[in-house]
Amino acid sequence: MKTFGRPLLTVLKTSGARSIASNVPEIRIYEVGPRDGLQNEPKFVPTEVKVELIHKLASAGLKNIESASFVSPKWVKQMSDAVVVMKSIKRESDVNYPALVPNLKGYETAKTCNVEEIAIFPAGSEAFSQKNLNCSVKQGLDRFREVAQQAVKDGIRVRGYVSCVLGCPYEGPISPRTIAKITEELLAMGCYEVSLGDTIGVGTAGSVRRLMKEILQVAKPENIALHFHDTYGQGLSNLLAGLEFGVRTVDSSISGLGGCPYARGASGNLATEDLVYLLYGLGVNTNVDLVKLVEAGRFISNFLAKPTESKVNRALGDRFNNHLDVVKMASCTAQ
Ligand SMILES: CC(C)(COP(=O)([O-])OP(=O)([O-])OC[C@H]1O[C@@H](n2cnc3c(N)ncnc32)[C@H](O)[C@@H]1OP(=O)([O-])[O-])[C@@H](O)C(=O)NCCC(=O)NCCSC(=O)C[C@@](C)(O)CC(=O)[O-]
Repeated sequence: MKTFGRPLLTVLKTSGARSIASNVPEIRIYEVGPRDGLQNEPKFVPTEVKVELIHKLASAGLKNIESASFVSPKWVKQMSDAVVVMKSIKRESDVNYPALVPNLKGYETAKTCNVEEIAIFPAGSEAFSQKNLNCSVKQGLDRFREVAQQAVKDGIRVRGYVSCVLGCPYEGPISPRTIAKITEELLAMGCYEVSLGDTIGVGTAGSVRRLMKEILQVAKPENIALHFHDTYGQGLSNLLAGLEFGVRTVDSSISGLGGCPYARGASGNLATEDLVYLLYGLGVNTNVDLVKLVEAGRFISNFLAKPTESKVNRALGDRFNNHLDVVKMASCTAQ
């Protein structure tokens, strides 16, 4: 893979990304399984299962786990136990447990749970904004600005999402310029990072490149994250296309769970197991134990009584019980 004439790994190694060990570059994985992964599940997942999943993800080595959503329970019943989830997690000191917040009401509730980071989520399309937030894009931004300003004042980190960055289920293609403008607004209101959401997974490496060129007119790559749904099987190639531009934070969901109840046709996110396997193959340090991750994926898939959407999880079967063996195999396949 060439990037501006250089192999991807060379770009990763020379990009200034922090490394943990032996000069290996680091990618920050932002796990969304307990929130994006579960919010679309039709049957209510008991609070203790959600909490156990979060503990398993932390024990696999994930450091950013979006754990709940303080949206209206009338809109997303699955997330109605957000307070109990957040209060029940045994928090590890080096793990970040952000939560989604749609308005000041949700923010005030989140604060009672001592959240250290919230995520706000305007849309890139008018129609989706109406369906998902019951307001226009501009009204949504105004509402989120109030939340972000209050959070910054309170010393709570704010992450922004933009939904439908590569296409809207109701409007079709969305202009990269529109997404760049919203990204710029989110950064200006205090977001430390903006996650670009391909909510319905229609993007390709080509559309990701076109979007990234526009985004980098208004943002630095270190303030951008990539959030791909894998509806058309493009998640990993889209991710590689984004990494070529220097982005170092990637969202993914355990077992490939995910979807938005208000985005017709949205399916699961890029699976965390598949992402970690790819990164091992690229020699990128993740500090995540893939065997434990696979176990976490099986735990939640078994609970939901559905097959995992992660190809790596399926392929590994019971062949490995030591993550170093998996790392070796992933590294071999990359040569
Ligand atoms: C924004 C609203 C609230 C507007 O919804 P609304 O109906 O316009 O709001 P409202 O202010 O008129 O309130 C309606 C009722 O909800 C209550 N309410 C209002 N707010 C809250 C709150 N925070 N917590 C608890 N309750 C709340 C409020 O008190 C009231 O209760 P009532 O008086 O009727 O008894 C609603 O549209 C909403 O919650 N939307 C969220 C939908 C959602 O969660 N979608 C999925 C997440 S987005 C996503 O997945 C995409 C992403 C981020 O992953 C990126 C990607 O994949 O690309």
